[in-house]
Amino acid sequence: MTATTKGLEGVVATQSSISSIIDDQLTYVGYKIDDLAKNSSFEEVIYLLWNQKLPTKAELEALRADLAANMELPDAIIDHLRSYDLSTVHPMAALRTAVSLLGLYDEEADVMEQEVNKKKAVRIQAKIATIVTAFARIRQGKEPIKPKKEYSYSENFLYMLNGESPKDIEVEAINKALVLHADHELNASTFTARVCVATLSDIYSGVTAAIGALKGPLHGGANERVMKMLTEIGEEENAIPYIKEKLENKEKIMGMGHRVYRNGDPRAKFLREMSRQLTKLTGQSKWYNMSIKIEDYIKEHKGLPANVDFYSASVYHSLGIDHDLFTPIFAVSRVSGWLAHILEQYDNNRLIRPRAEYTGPKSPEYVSIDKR
Ligand SMILES: CC(=O)SCCNC(=O)CCNC(=O)[C@H](O)C(C)(C)COP(=O)(O)OP(=O)(O)OC[C@H]1O[C@@H](n2cnc3c(N)ncnc32)[C@H](O)[C@@H]1OP(=O)(O)O
Ligand SMILES: O=C([O-])CC(=O)C(=O)O
Repeated sequence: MTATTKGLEGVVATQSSISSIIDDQLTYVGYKIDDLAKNSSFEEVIYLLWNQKLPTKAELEALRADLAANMELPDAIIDHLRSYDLSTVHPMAALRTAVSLLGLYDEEADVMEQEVNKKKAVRIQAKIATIVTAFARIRQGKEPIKPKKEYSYSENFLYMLNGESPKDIEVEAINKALVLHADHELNASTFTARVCVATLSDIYSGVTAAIGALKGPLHGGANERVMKMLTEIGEEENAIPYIKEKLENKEKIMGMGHRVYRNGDPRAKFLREMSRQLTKLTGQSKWYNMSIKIEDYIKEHKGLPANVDFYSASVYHSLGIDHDLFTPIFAVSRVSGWLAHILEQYDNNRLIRPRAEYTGPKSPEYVSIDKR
């Protein structure tokens, strides 16, 4: 057996043609994230990840229409969301359960043909936005909003969340955030999805498992905690004393550090700029200024870069989004990557089953229960 590596750092666990990070550059199917963030719609990125090529105009419009047409939820899912204890249930837990439940209402959930799996991918991608927004509205005592067939994915997300036609700047911000979060090689939640479906379990199980992994604070759950931290800091002048104290207590600073990027996350600059613009627009530049101070301090004193979760917090906050919806929004984007990886895994499957190096006691003598 080969030596163990804690956290599987540096271990190459599979081959994939979906995304890669080489020399601190993120690419989707070879296309640079910088080009995609500047030019692409989220639907275009979904198409790219699922088909490994950029769509033509007609292919893009067909996917947009297909997604919009599949966004409505079965009534049973809405009723189920209403049945949760809305004062305590975290939206990520609600999302995990609702996606699992969605599988029960898909007659083809266990059909394993790849063409059928591709159709299920559209259904899941479409409905996940509706689950997040319906849950958000139901817990505010409001009715869920039905999607508009003519809207883009980002427009529908904001429309179903807020119940009004979104402004261009909001659509642009959400679209860019969805593009930037869509895929990231073999991150923890994507790996979870692949491990799950490599047993030839169904696509709903794979996505449900991935949502569970994304929820944790060391992964997607960090963005909500970044905003909690900024709120606790409150004012710019408190930022450095707060961070110093956390570091002295050996606490981690959320949104900082990354397993793969040691020199900087190529997505952070886009979110940083969006944060600057949106916080200025809402008269709340203090969130951006505070974030800059923290980023500079951590870079200088710990050598750690801001990751994708750091500036997404002040971006979503500026859009008026509840803080506990930040990680569900990450899921709405990353599900596109999970689905691409699930389809790729099915295409060339082998059970994923590594070994463990045993460190427990060796050959203890068995003592009968009455003598213990
Ligand atoms: C979308 C995403 O999932 S991006 C990541 C989101 N997660 C976060 O933002 C949570 C905060 N960050 C972290 O916990 C880590 O940086 C991770 C989980 C992202 C990466 O972890 P790893 O590659 O395992 O690094 P690891 O935790 O071993 O840290 C290495 C060293 O840097 C320190 N370090 C890493 N991140 C941080 C941080 N955010 N704050 C303070 N110190 C940190 C560790 O304490 C450790 O120090 P030590 O060697 O003195 O013990
Ligand atoms: O890749 C990782 O380890 C974390 C992740 O999902 C990302 O940065 O988008």
